[in-house]
Amino acid sequence: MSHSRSVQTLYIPRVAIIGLGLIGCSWVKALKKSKSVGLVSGFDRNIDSMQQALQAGLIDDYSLQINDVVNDADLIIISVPILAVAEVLGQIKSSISEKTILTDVGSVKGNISKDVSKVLGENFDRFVLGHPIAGSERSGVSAADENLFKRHKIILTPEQRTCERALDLVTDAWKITGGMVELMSVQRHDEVLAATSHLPHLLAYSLVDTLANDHENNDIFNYAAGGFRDFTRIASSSPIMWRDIFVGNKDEVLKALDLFTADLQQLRDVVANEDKTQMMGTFTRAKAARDHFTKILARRAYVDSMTSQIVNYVAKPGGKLSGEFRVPGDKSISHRSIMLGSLAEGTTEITGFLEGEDSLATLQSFRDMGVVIEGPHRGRVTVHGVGLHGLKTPPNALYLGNSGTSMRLLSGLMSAQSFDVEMTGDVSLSKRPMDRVANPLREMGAVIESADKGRPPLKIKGGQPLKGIHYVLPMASAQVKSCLLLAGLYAEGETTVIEPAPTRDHTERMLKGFGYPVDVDGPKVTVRPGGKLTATAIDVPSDISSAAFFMVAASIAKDSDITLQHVGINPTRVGVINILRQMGANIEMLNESEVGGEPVADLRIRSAQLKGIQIPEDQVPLAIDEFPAIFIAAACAEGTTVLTGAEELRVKESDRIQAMVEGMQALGVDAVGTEDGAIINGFGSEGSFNGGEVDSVDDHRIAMSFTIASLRANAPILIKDCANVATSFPGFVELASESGIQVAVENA
Ligand SMILES: O=C(O)C1=C[C@@H](OP(=O)(O)O)[C@@H](O)[C@H](O)C1
Ligand SMILES: C=C(OP(=O)(O)O)C(=O)O
Repeated sequence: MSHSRSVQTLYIPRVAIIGLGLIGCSWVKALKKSKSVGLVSGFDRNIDSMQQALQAGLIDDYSLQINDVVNDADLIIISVPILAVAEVLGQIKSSISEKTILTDVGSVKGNISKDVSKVLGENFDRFVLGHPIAGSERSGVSAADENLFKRHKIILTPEQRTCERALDLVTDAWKITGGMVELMSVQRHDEVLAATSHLPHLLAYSLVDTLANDHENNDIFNYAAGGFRDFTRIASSSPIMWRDIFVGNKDEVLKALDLFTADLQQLRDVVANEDKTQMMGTFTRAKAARDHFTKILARRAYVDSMTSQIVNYVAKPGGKLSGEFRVPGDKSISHRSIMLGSLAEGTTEITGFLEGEDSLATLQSFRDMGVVIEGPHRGRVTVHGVGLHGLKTPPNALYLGNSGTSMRLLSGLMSAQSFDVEMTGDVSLSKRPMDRVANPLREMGAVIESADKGRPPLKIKGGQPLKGIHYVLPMASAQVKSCLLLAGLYAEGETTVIEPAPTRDHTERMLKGFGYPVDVDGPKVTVRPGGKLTATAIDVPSDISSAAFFMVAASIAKDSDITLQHVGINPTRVGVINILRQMGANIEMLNESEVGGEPVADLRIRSAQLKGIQIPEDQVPLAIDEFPAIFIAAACAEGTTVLTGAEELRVKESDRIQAMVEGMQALGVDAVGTEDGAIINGFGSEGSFNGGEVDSVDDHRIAMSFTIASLRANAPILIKDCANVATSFPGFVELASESGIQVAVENA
C-alpha cells in the first residue's frame, strides 16, 4: 500500500536526532536543505561525531546529556543500533512531552514495537516505526547524503495505536527527502526484510569469513574479481548494526536461512550429479528474476499500469515510410510454443519468439511450474519439456500481466492438473470476462472460482477428473476454443468445439506439429486424450497484428514503399490484408513459403488512396486485433466505412470501439461508435487528423494506432499512457522511427 498524502508546507520547529549515523544524518541533511526544520539538536555516544555533525552544519547544537537534546523536541529521530533503542527510550522517557512525536529508522520493526510498549506503554500513540530502504556500506557523519533517499522506498509500519498526527508528520518528513512512503504491517516488514536484506548480509559475512579463514585460499583476495566483489560488498557493513539486526529479527531470519540452506543443499546434489538440466532450471529462473529486478530498478519494467512508469509518445506530423524490415514474432504462436513445448517430451527449440511482456508472462508461468526454459535470447528459447503430466505446483499465484490469451488458455490446462492454482493479472486483465472459459470448463468437471462477474483472479482446484464436452462456442473466440482443446487433452472421451466462424487455428496446427492427433472437420475440432506431444523445432513468423500498423502506415503516408519480411499469413489471420485490399490498399505477397505448419510471406506495401467500405462480417474474427489500425485507415479513406458484428472489441485490453472513437473525435474525425462497431466518415485525400492529445487507455494497440495517425496529421499528436506497447511490440518506437514515422518517447 502506498501512502498518498501530498506534502504540505512542512515545518518542524525542533528536531532531536539520537545517533549520528549515515541514515539519521542523511535525513536531517535533507530536512535542513528543504528548510523544513528549525533547530536540530544531536546526541551521539561519540563526541567526535557530534562535533563533526556540528561543523558540517547537520545539527545546530549538541549535548553530552541526552535529555537536554530531546527536551521540547517536536520530533525525535532515533537512529541507533536496534538493541540500543530500549535503553535510549528509558533514558529520554521523562523528557518526552505531549507534543513530541518519535520515530526510528531500524531494519527490524517487531522488537522495536515491543520496546516502545515496554518502556513507553502499550498505548503510546506517537511512535511511528519506520525503515528507509536505502543505505550503503559506508557509515557515519561524513557519508551523509541528502539525496540518499531519492526514489527509494520508505516503509512505515503504523500500528493500531499509532495516531494520525504522528503518522502524517513522519510521512511528510520522509517525502521531503524524495523518498516514496509505503505502509506495511510490522510482521510483513520483518518477514520481507529477513529475506531480501538480512539473509544476503548474513551470507556475505559468512562467505568472506570462510574464504579468509581458508589457508589453502590465501591468494583469494589477490585474484578475486567481479564476482567476489559484487557478492561480498555488503560484508563491509557495520558489524554492530548487523549483529543487532540478527538478534532483533532472529525468528524471521532463521526461517529464511533454513529455506535457503535446503535449496543450497539441493543445488549441491545437482552439481555433484552433474545434472545439467536442473542447473539450467535454477540458473535460468534466477537470471529471469534478477533481470526483471534490474528492469524494475531502471524503471523499465512493465508490471502493470499502476506501478510502471508513465510513458507518453509524441508523434510529429507527416513523413513517409521506406525500407525492408521485420516486426517481432507472433504473439499467439509464441504463447502456444511455450505451452506445448513445456507439455512435450524432449527439448523444443524456438526461434523468432516474441520477447513481449505477454508471451514472457506465459514463459514465466511455466518456469514457475518447474519447466526448465532457457532464454529468450534474441528470440531463441529452449524448452525442456516435462510431458503432459510433469508440471509442478507453482510457489505463488501465476501472474499473467495484461495477457488474456495466457489466462484463458492456461485455464484449460490448469483445470486438468493435480495441484491448485491461482491466476492473477494487471488492472486491465482483472476486468476481462473469464466466464466464457470457466463455464464450459465447469461443464467438463473443473472447479473454478472467480471474482465478481466472472472476472480474475481465477482459483482452479487441482485433482478434478474432466470429461469431454461437445461445445458450440457462443462467440468466435480462438482463446475459448484453444482453452477447451487443451483441457480436452486430459478429459475422458472426446472434446469437440464448434465455432460460429473461423478463428485463428494456431493451437490445432501446433498440436499436429507436436504429433498430437486433432480432427478438423469444417467448424468442428475434436481431440481425444491419451496421446503425447513430441518436442519439435518452432520458427515463429512475424506477427501480422504488429505488421498491420505498418501496412496501414505505408498505405496512408504518401510516397511510401516498404517490405515487411517473414510475416505469418495463416488464412485465419489475414482479415486485415483482405479488408485493406478491399479499401484499395496496394499490398503484394512475395516469397510465400511455409514454416513449421504456418504460411509466411514478405509483404510489400505502397501508398494508395483508400476508400470507405462496409467491412464484411466474415472478416471480423480474422482481423479482430487489427481494427484499431483499420480505423485509422478508414479515417484517411474517401467515403464512409461501416463496421458491424465486432462487439468482441469491447472486451479486449480496453473497450477498443470507445477508445478509438473517442481518440479519433479528439483529433477531429467524424466517427461514431455503435453497439457492435463504428461508422467512420473518412476525410479523404485532402484531409488530415488535427493535432492534439489522445489517451491510449493503457492499451497497446490504441497507442500504436494513434502513432501512425500522425503521418496524416496537421500538428503533433500526444499519445498518453503507452507503456503497455511492451506487451506485444517491444522496440516499436525504434522500428517506427527507422521506417520514417516521427515518434519519440516522453517519460512523464
Ligand atoms: O488465441 C489467441 O491467441 C488470440 C485470440 C483473440 O482473442 P479472442 O479469442 O478473445 O477473440 C485475439 O484477440 C488475441 O489477441 C489472441
Ligand atoms: C486482445 C489481445 O490480446 P489478449 O487477449 O491476449 O490480451 C491483443 O493483443 O490485442
